[in-house]
Amino acid sequence: MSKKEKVLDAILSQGMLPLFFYEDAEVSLEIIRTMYNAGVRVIEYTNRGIEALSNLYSIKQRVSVDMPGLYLGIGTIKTGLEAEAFVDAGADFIVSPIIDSEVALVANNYDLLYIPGCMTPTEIHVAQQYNTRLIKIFPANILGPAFISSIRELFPGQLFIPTGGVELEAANIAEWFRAGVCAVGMGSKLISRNVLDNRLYSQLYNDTLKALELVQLSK
Ligand SMILES: O=C[C@H](O)COP(=O)(O)O
Repeated sequence: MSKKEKVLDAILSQGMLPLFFYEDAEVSLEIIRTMYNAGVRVIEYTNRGIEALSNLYSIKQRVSVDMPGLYLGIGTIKTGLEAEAFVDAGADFIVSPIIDSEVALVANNYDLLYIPGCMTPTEIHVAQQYNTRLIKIFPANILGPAFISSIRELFPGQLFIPTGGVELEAANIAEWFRAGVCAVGMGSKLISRNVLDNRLYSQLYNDTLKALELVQLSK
């Protein structure tokens, strides 16, 4: 199985993709370790600050030693140059808030999973031209689960992961899965600024267990 397939499998079986960025690399590593200890095996670190590239590089070195079986991707990638830099730094997969042909090309060259962001049926159609297996529906809370129910018959077999505003709540997660998604992206509702700034690792551990459980119940 290629790495691309293994990452996709990991996201599908986990049913949720945690995502975050934090300026401090050591805190970022501890956040990742906390989620790993709760059972998470695939995480998206986001390109939301100037430290993102060096952080990803140093975190990846430690993950390779301390956290076997963890896939660490990079999100908020909008250009081919960014994609190249983060793949060089060790990113296992690439996520975008948009669909970009240069990013798709880089992912293809390295045979890595690319998860582009789409908000309209036309964008989904464009993403499919790049053989995209999994599409991020973004911003998910603006579109809502009804968007997925309305368009999924137009794109048979296409996998969707709504991201943006997904709540750590049984009803919200269940509604997304009922609409037909295969996983949900979870950022600030799981890894809040408060958790990051105040190093609330045990809260994050418990919330991660809760998120994993809610997703399994909803699948
Ligand atoms: O692309 C990622 C989203 O901005 C995450 O949104 P969220 O923090 O509401 O989960």
